[in-house]
Amino acid sequence: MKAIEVSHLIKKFGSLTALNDVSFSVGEGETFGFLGPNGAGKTTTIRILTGVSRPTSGTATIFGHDVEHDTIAARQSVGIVSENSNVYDDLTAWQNLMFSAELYHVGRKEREKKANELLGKFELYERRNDKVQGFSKGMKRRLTLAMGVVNSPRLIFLDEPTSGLDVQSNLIIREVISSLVREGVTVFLTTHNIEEANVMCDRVAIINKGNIVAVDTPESLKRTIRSVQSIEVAFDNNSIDHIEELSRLPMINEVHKAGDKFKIFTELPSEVIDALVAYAHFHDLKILSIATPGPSLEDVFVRLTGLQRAGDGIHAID
Ligand SMILES: Nc1ncnc2c1ncn2[C@@H]1O[C@H](COP(=O)(O)OP(=O)(O)OP(=O)(O)O)[C@@H](O)[C@H]1O
Repeated sequence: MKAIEVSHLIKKFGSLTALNDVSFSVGEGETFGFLGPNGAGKTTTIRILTGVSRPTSGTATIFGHDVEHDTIAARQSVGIVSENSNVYDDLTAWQNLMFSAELYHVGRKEREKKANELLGKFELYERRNDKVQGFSKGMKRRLTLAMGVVNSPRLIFLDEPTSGLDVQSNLIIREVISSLVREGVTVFLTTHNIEEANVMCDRVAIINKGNIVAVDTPESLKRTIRSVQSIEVAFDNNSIDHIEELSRLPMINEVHKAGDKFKIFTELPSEVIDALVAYAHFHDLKILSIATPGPSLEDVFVRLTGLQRAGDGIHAID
């Protein structure tokens, strides 16, 4: 049985179509990434799957239970960790965990055992009796995640689990998610962070403006996009406007600067390498390094969603 089965989901807010005929499924034990820019429909999808919001049309099931008509059963084996911390600042970490466990109807003995185990796992045990108001953002996020899994769910929804966190919290959270996955838990995570999706997910759905534009493994997504093959080249002299000059060469689709290198997109990498050697010779340049790393998941994402690069970030065209 599938952990999640979504079929032809449509969600409208007035005249705005937030989800436009979205279908996908997630197998049990899978780590599934939902990747998309702001406003793509990620949170709307999670809200429908967790029974908080109703779809305009279409269906969704969690372990075979319809989320709209059989909400309690669908919610039973689910943990939810939202981006905005739902911890209570004037309670201690321990009290927050107890409160969350009570909401999930976890029995008293089991509650305490689980809380001790989670506090250790999330490196919060020493601070268990401190009020949360003194916690850093990363500690709060770790506690939120612990609260979301206190009922030992078979499926967890994570909305942007590591956004805005320091490196240490980020690593702890990723490690804890990986250990849940090893225990057989299914993970559905939304993220803007392409690298996070690449390292953590078995499969990734790319969603843009309410439409699923691709669902596949990170590796296949990279392989199938032939037109985003890339070459990275560095020259010993950057006094020439290489972006301008290289863009004029035939067979080159796009050029941008990445640190001290130039990243060139082409469908014909070996021909372009020959052309780069000739270019260097013509301008009396030395090629310091040249590599064909292949498309990154970010390249695929940019291509599929029609987003544009600006500096190191990604920005929507409109
Ligand atoms: N309650 C609501 N009323 C009206 N419009 C809404 C509501 N909730 C979401 N939307 C709109 O639906 C679209 C999808 O929003 P959603 O929050 O699902 O995007 P998202 O992919 O989670 O974005 P982000 O990464 O910024 O959280 C957006 O255009 C948003 O403005």
